[in-house]
Amino acid sequence: MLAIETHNLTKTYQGQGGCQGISLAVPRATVFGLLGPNGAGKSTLVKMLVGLLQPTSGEAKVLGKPIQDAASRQKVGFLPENFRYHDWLSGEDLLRFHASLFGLSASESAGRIAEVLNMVGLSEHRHKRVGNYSKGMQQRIGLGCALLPDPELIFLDEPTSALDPIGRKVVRDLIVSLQEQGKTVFINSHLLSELENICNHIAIIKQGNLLFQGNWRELTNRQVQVKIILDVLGNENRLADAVPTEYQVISQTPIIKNTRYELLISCPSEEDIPGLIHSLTAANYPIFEVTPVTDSLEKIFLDYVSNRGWEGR
Ligand SMILES: Nc1ncnc2c1ncn2[C@@H]1O[C@H](COP(=O)(O)OP(=O)(O)OP(=O)(O)O)[C@@H](O)[C@H]1O
Repeated sequence: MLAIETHNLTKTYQGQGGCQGISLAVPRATVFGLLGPNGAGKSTLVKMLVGLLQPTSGEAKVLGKPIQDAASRQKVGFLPENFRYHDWLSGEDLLRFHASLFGLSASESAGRIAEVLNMVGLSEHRHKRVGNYSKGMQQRIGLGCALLPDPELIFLDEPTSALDPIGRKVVRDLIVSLQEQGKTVFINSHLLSELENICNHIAIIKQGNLLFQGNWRELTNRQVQVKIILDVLGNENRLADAVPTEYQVISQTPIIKNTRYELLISCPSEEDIPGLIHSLTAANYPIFEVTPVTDSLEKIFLDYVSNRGWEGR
């Protein structure tokens, strides 16, 4: 069963904006990244999936249940982007209030609140008023609220935007551990370098339309470049003879003239990198460094949203 499944899901505001005809399949136990420029329709899509907006048309299921059915949200956590919580409550009281909304009994919630405070690193600050929390702490207590029901599926809208580098790492590690427990994490973020480290599956939307969904790493494996630092043994002109014809030397840059060079070579696929190294070592070139150069998530994203698409690169 998929974690999220949508068919032609559409929401427009007086016939404009929103998102149109989104058919999405989010596998379970993945960290799924929803990417798109400002105004692409990401929040609109998430709000429909968590029951905050009624679709104009189309269908969607969350954890196997139609989104119109409140039961679909029983095992769902949600951290909205512009959260504003009851700032007169302490962190612990805020969690207690949310636990009651989730229907947890007093005895269930006591243990769970302590666990969640620990997960988001706020145990020490549990008695402080949320209004006196820093922005990063407020984001972490919001994450705590979303984690309370031990969700199978958790929606995080820009979860690290207010966090310092240490807080970002804590949240990253938390997301990875949720996935390892078999949970699905659906993240809406502009921080592509962060997403790159934790998610394989993505969807890209622009102007309300879905441009791509799937495993972005499979795109980068189609064509790979490799950076090699080697000793040219006093004659860089002979080097090309050692490179088989299925590879293409893109650049050859001296680091130390007549001695050490940096080559950038295009390989048909990642699997062909060992063959290239074998050819160079068979020709007796001492190799000091080999670094595969794959496209970043940012490059893939920019290719899609600038209409170049992937195939047309
Ligand atoms: N309540 C609303 N009334 C009218 N138009 C809206 C409303 N909410 C969103 N829109 C429009 O729908 C489109 C998608 O907005 P949405 O907030 O879903 O985008 P987003 O991808 O989440 O943007 P961002 O990255 O800036 O948060 C935009 O054109 C926006 O102006």
